[in-house]
Amino acid sequence: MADTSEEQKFSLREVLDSFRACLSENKEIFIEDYIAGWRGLVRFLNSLGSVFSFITKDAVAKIQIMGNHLKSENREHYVTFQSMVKYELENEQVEFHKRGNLYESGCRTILRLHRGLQWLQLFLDRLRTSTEDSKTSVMCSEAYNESLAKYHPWIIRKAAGVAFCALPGRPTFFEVMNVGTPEQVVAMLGEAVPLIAEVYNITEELYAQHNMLDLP
Ligand SMILES: CCCCCCCCCCCCC/C=C/[C@@H](O)[C@H](COP(=O)(O)O)NC(=O)CCCCCCCCCCCCCCC
Repeated sequence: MADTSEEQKFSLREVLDSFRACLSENKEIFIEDYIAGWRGLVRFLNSLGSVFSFITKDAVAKIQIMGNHLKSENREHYVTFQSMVKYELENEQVEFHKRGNLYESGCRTILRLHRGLQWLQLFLDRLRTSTEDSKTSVMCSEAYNESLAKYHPWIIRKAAGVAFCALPGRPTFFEVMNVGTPEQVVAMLGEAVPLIAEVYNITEELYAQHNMLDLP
């Protein structure tokens, strides 16, 4: 009998494959693969316990919004970030000043995940260069303070800080990544960090070009 829990098990390799697949030859970003990468990350966070559910809930909501765009009658425009930006701007689907009815626009939704990706890049890089006695909670909060925290109100920052203290230690963390020995994990992180940085930088540039880095 197939073991479904096994099938659903997180593997950093899988997440990495999705983020690799999301990059097209001419440096566009495929939404479907990017979202698949996020689904994998959420699975990872879920496997760490329910303290993180307020984080996964928000990520899942955003993944769902993008899933709806991918299935909508306008799906032909939601192939890459570039085609989405063009379509939503041309059709006035993006709010620049105040959050209103268009709050489910693809552009603002991806921007939230994009900021999360910066956290991931910083965190994985710390993990890659960490030593056996490094604390995951410290690495996580440092990465958070350098990225997402700037966009979050006090109450969310506080809740995030509490959740970080519940993170398992480095050995468990490495195990849950499901990659192999610590050396193999570090090697894979060495692949993951530049890849995630590339996806991040392309998105950042695209959003900067269109003055969309502060969408409400
Ligand atoms: C492994 C530890 C994971 C720690 C994750 C660090 C990120 C902490 C983020 C706290 C977010 C709290 C939830 C609420 C967020 C929203 O208010 C806020 C604004 O949304 P709105 O403009 O629609 O209102 N949303 C966001 O900023 C989006 C944040 C999405 C972050 C998701 C981070 C998931 C990280 C996945 C971890 C996987 C680790 C993998 C390691 C191999």
